[in-house]
Formats: sequence, structure tokens, C-alpha cells
Amino acid sequence: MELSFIMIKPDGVQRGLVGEIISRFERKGFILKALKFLQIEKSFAEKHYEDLAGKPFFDGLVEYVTSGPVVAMVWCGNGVVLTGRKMLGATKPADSAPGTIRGDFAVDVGRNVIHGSDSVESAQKEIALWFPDGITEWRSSLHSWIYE
Ligand SMILES: Nc1ncnc2c1ncn2[C@@H]1O[C@H](COP(=O)(O)OP(=O)(O)OP(=O)(O)O)[C@@H](O)[C@H]1O
Repeated sequence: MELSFIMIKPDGVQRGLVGEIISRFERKGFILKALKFLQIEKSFAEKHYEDLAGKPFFDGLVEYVTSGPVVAMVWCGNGVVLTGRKMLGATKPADSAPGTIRGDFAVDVGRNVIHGSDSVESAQKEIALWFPDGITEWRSSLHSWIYE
């Protein structure tokens, strides 16, 4: 089944939004497959955001995501990449609909609380980067209550 990499950024951790965000993914019916709490190094942040190297906000972005601990997670479910992005809301919180995580909890694009993979391909790449030892395989007993 499809996997997505979701990361609660340092502002989301500092603002006490970890439980709220995990709860939203759980209540939706997605299944947690991996989770860790860590502060990343500059070189790791540059690798994670390598596609954005050269953007004017790149250095500030790296400084922001290395400024405190983050929660890195893998969530599983049909369509979790696209639906996860919808749950996050638009990159710029001013464009994020109310009811989305960024729409409900963020104001500034440079403090937008959460990251989510933008395609199945980037999810695979990000999961390999963040969880090189692999993820926990398990089948939730809720499966038949979530899927027909
Ligand atoms: N104009 C900007 N000014 C400051 N930070 C920005 C700007 N645009 C993007 N960012 C930061 O860079 C991150 C990555 O930008 P990207 O365009 O990949 O958006 P995204 O895919 O929605 O975000 P993410 O990869 O964090 O899920 C954004 O989430 C935001 O934290």
C-alpha cells in the first residue's frame, strides 16, 4: 500500500502540535509505519531539500528545519500522498483552506509547521533518506473497518 513521508517541522514541535497532527492522520484512517524524534544536521537538511537548492529562501529554510527537533513519520494508506498533501494544505498558509493543518495552525510560509511528500516517487526517496534501516511492517486490526 502507498506510503508518504510526513515531517512535523521545529515550529510544529515547539508549538505543541505533535499530538494534534498525529491524531488527524490516525482519525483519517492512515496507519503509522515509522516515527522518530530528532534534530537534523545542516548537511542532512540540504540533502532533504536538494531540489530547492538555489531558491532565495533555501538558506533560511535549512536554518529553520535544523533549529530544533522534528518528528519524522511514515504513514500508509490508499492515496496517502495526495490526501496527505490535502490535509497539510497549500504551502503558503494564506492560501491554505481552513480545516487543513497549515490553514488552521500557520500564518507564514517560512513557519508552515509540516512537510509532506509531493509524489509517490519523492516519498520513496525521502523514506529511504530518513529511515535507512527500513520501517516497521504490521497490519492494523482496524484495516477491515477502514477499507471495504
Ligand atoms: N517563498 C518562501 N519563503 C520562505 N520559505 C519558503 C518559501 N517557499 C517555500 N518555503 C519553504 O520551503 C518549503 C518547501 O517548499 P516547497 O515549494 O517544496 O513546498 P511544499 O512541498 O509545500 O513544502 P514541503 O516540502 O515542506 O512539504 C516550504 O514548506 C516552506 O517551509
